[in-house]
Amino acid sequence: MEEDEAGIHARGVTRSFGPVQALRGLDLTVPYGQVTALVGANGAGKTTLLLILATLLAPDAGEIRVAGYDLRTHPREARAELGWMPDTFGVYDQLTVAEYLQFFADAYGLNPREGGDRVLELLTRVHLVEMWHQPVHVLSRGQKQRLGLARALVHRPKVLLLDEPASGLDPRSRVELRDLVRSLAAEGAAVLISSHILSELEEIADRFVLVDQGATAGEYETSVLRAEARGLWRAHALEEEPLVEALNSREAPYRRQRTGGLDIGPLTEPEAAALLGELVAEGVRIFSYAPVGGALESVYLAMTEDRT
Ligand SMILES: Nc1ncnc2c1ncn2[C@@H]1O[C@H](COP(=O)(O)OP(=O)(O)OP(=O)(O)O)[C@@H](O)[C@H]1O
Repeated sequence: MEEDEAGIHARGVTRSFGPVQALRGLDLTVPYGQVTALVGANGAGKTTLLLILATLLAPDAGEIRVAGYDLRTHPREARAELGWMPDTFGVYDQLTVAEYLQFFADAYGLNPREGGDRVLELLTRVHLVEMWHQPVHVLSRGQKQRLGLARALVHRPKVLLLDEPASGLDPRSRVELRDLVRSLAAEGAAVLISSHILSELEEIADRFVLVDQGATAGEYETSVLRAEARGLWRAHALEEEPLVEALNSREAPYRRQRTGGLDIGPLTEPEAAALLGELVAEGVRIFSYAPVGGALESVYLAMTEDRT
């Protein structure tokens, strides 16, 4: 992909905090019109990267372009194209919901008329329009999250950075967030979203970037992951060795899961049923046997299996 075709293009990003190397040469591309998910274990470096992309933290080294602007030479221009929703953010409690958004519309230089229309449009979009005259401090955590998202969108950014946007949201709000993020990507935005809720990311993201110990460990298309996980069956037995022996004797493909159990396959449903019958007949004490649900979770666990 050409650099300027992507909303974010980062190469060789490093950042240390004293002796801790939080990022060790990380590469990332976030295309326009797609949702890219950033996944990785606690401490992998995701927040550090997002802070750097949001121009709130300087990298030690690396080349980063946001909306085509080099962050070293054109941070202001990049910032004007960037919407940033941190995982926790302060709100100005004494302001009303509408005043809060208006404040950011003014800060981004929207003219008062345009700003007023934009505030109403965004409040409608994040389902807070009935709360417009309420002071921000009365909002629930989930409502504050939605206000934070509206704030990130005020200036119609081309590039969106969302750090754990679903935390604190109830199930309905999560579905709404998912639909909203998808619609922003459909309108052309480059969206980068960091979260630990893999099953949810799977429904929202087109691509995944796995970060491990400050570097990119893999990039995956969601559709490819889904196809890979199709036909896998997760089996748990009271004693694992007889199960492993039975699978080896049949040369059936399987992969051990870090969380316990084996992923067997790919197998069709009739093949899986036949195998289960044989295993039980041979005395393997299987207590759970089901299709693998989360494609991303399965790949993520396999990728991080060797972690010490
Ligand atoms: N301001 C700081 N001072 C010192 N060390 C820091 C600082 N910020 C981050 N680190 C360290 O850098 C590493 C990466 O942290 P970071 O917060 O980026 O990880 P993360 O992937 O966002 O983790 P989590 O999923 O837990 O939020 C960690 O080892 C962390 O302790």
